[in-house]
Amino acid sequence: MVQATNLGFPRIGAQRETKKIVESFWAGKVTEQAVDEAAIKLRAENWQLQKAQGLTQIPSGDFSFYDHVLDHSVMFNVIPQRFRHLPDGHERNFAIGRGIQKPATETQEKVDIEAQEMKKWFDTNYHYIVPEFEANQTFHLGAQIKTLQEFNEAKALGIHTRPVVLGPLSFLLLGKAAKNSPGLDLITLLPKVLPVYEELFAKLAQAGADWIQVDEPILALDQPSAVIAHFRETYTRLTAAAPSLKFLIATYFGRIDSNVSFIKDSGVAGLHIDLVRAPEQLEHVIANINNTQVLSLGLIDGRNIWKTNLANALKIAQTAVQALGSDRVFVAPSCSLLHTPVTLRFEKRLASKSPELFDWLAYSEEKCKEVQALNNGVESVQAELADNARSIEARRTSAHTTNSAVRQRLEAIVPDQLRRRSVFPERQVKQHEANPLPEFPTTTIGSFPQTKEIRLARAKFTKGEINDAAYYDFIKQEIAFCVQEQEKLGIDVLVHGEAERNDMVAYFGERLEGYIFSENGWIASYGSRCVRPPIIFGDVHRVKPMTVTESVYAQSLTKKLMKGMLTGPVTCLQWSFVRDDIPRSVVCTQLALAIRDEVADLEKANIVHIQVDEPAIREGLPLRTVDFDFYLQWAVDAFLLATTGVKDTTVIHTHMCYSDFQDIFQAIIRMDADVLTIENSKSDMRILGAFSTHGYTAEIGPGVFDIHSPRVPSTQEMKERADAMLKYIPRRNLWINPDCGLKTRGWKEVRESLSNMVAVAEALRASKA
Ligand code: MET
Ligand SMILES: [Zn+2]
Repeated sequence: MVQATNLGFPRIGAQRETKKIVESFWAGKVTEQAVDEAAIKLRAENWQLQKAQGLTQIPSGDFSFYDHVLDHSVMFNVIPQRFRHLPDGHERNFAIGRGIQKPATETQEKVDIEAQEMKKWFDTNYHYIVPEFEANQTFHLGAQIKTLQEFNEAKALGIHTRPVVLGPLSFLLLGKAAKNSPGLDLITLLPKVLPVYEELFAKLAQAGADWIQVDEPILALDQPSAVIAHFRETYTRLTAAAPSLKFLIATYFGRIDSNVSFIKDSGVAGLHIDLVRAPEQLEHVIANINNTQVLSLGLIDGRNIWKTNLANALKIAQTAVQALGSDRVFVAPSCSLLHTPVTLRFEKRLASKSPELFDWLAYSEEKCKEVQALNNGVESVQAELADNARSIEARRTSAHTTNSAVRQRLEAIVPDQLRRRSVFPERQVKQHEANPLPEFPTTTIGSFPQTKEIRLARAKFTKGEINDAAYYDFIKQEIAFCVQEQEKLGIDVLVHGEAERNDMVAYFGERLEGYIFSENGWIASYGSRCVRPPIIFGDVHRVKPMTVTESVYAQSLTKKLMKGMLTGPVTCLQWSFVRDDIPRSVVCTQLALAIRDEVADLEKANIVHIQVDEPAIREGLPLRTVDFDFYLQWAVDAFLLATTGVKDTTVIHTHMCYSDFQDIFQAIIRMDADVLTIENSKSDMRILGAFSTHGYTAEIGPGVFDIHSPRVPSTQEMKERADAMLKYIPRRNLWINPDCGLKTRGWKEVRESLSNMVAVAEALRASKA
């Protein structure tokens, strides 16, 4: 019998219960006990729900208040020195995730501990807390063994679960050396961590577990053969130590490729592979497991919101069943459903207003149902399949997903549309002539504080409590205020402040055709923070200008240059749920054409500096280096298509943040922007050296201060940073700006920081080259 399984269920709750209780706890409104009770209730509901959908192997240990990697570190007692004096419990765990600051009291000194680093989880928009290991790291299980507790909790409810554990190689290699242990080779910790895994597995076996899921997502990345040798030894040892347990190694987000080589003789009972991202790998994997091992087929997309084409999935499942026999096949989502919203039950507005589209969707709850339907399908129960086929066909043939004008325009794209008229050095001369700026021009990245008043006005507008005219008047006032403030500060290239934007992608999505918005499509992003990505369901196109009114109004208030502000096509793509019926590159090109039109309209309206933000370009990079070029080709082409339709004198800016630029220098150069502003205040200056060695010659504004912190940087520290930048960047190319937008900050600190920043530029100008 094929098993219907799942790798992980969202932990946020259908009504974001986890976020709410955790944030109440942070605010001191509820006790630790209340937090635990809420979690127990939610876990029970999640297990019951999965059971009700017919799953036969349900995960446990997949819950988390903050991040599952953080939980895993804590379970193994990998707690950085600076947190160790805090008492064991939620407060300490949250402190590791978000840092802790408390003013001094009569009885206690002040507390100020920096959080552990947060990083993007592979190519998703989920962030994990990077484990910090020390050279003399010890590992041991504490009194609270989360995975065991949750297994027992489910058992008490009569639900036999499959505990999920992050595997030792991924745990170590996704981590980093602590500051006090520079150069630590993480793999040398393996002999120390394995006994603790053995102990954990023995306890799970004793509690009655049979299958356990050991996540090793790093198997989807390029790995040197030495690491694969460690995999072989590790799993041979762990499985021998726990003979009653059946190990399922779970990989996801990409293909396992040659990393599969250790599986055969490793003693593991099964392997999970992602057949949504990498359907082509089935045959290769079947050929590389032994004749008792189970193959878990990731056939339901765990990272998107569309219904699965069950007939197609069934064909793949049947191929596997033919090769392996039904006892050796599991069906499952491609990865943990952590990356998909919880349930469609609360999407009332979509259900009533867009029933056609609503019928195409499946969130986590519905995806569990699909797993079961697929399972039934393999067992020749066809009932749900017919219904699914109808829905898939309706989507395929819908008149609403295709727009022939858009398709024709895409067909007609010619290489000239991806090129500026002149090369950068010529443009630079013309630009400086047409619109002179002082040396070291100062600017900001776009957004200014999103105050309570702004959010309130927007909420009222959305609820219909104030009309269009009143809301727009309010926005105009905000723009005027923001322009005035920048003039007072003496900034050179101004922005309108983005008061009208709730979110840099949603704002454009709401103004483009081809997008819809969910009410409850939340997914975890980091900590308690959830995001609700807009949904691209059809051909994207622009019906009318989206930002011109605001930019033109802002320009009318000042003699200084006003920078137009747009979100780039790649970022719109990355931060949306994207239709899966045409290639992502095509969707991206459609977005690029829409932005191109907007750029043209801004230029026509005499906006001569235009910024097209691409903060997400790096995160779209594939997991395997051989796939980089293909992605970068279409992603950079999309940026070029969006930005190159302008005159030589129009200055195109782009902005990137959250990035390791290492892998993408060539791509950044090919983007051919005139000015690049990047997050830099926390990075090593050597990265700037790398920009010039790789041949970057255009203007650049590496951020001189960190906008994530309310701290006001002094002129001196920023000047030191700028001086260091001048070692790598010629004077005429250096801009002075913050790391990113200021929307999460308050006006007081923004004024002070920017005033100090302007002083830096003045000091630089005074010092002759
Ligand atoms: C995440 S990048 C943000 C860029 C945007 N223009 C802003 O300032 O908010
Ligand atoms: Zn940014």
